[in-house]
Amino acid sequence: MNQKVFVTGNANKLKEVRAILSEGSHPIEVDSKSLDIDEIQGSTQEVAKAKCRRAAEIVNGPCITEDTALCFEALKGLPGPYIKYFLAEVGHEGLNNMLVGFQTKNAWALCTFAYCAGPGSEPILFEGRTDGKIVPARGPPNFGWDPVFEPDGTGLTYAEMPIEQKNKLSHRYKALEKLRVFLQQSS
Ligand SMILES: O=c1nc[nH]c2c1ncn2[C@H]1C[C@H](O)[C@@H](COP(=O)(O)OP(=O)(O)OP(=O)(O)O)O1
Ligand SMILES: [Mg+2]
Repeated sequence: MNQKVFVTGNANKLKEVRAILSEGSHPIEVDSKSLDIDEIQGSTQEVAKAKCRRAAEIVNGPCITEDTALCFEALKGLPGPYIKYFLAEVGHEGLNNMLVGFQTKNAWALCTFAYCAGPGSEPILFEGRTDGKIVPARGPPNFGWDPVFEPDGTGLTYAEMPIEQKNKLSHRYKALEKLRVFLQQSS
């Protein structure tokens, strides 16, 4: 069995990561460390790499981190990696209001896992993207912006879906499938 340290301060992320990686014929177990690591400004890739480098220094060993961005087409990909702060300040309704006056409500959820072999190593990235649109909140407000993101072709927001359904089409699932292949090849 493959054991890895996933560094995150977000319990919901950890729950989904564990559920997704435990599926299939080669389950992967993750240890977790709850650290809130400073996040820089930049592209999603720059933000993801910097966070993972810092996490590897703090844990002084190999580690995995994850960054989630929510990108609005009308805003050329913003809020992107800064969604956490937008969500905290303006809430679900505010995210919808940011798109008033724009025709397109299209958006994509982008998940970037980073793996760093240890302090000083260059992180490797694994990205997953799910396209959809921003809608007025529907479903239980249990996890971040889940109620306002409706993936294409489902008619349901992430929040309205059974977790098994989200975990088969989500940005996180798609990125984890790539990370899974990498971890299996390198173990
Ligand atoms: O599937 C998701 N469905 C809905 N909301 C989500 C999802 N995944 C992340 N989120 C939220 C959490 C945070 O408000 C922001 C990402 O910020 P992000 O820095 O990546 O997460 P975080 O600071 O909570 O945890 P971490 O310690 O791993 O950085 O989007
Ligand atoms: Mg964070």
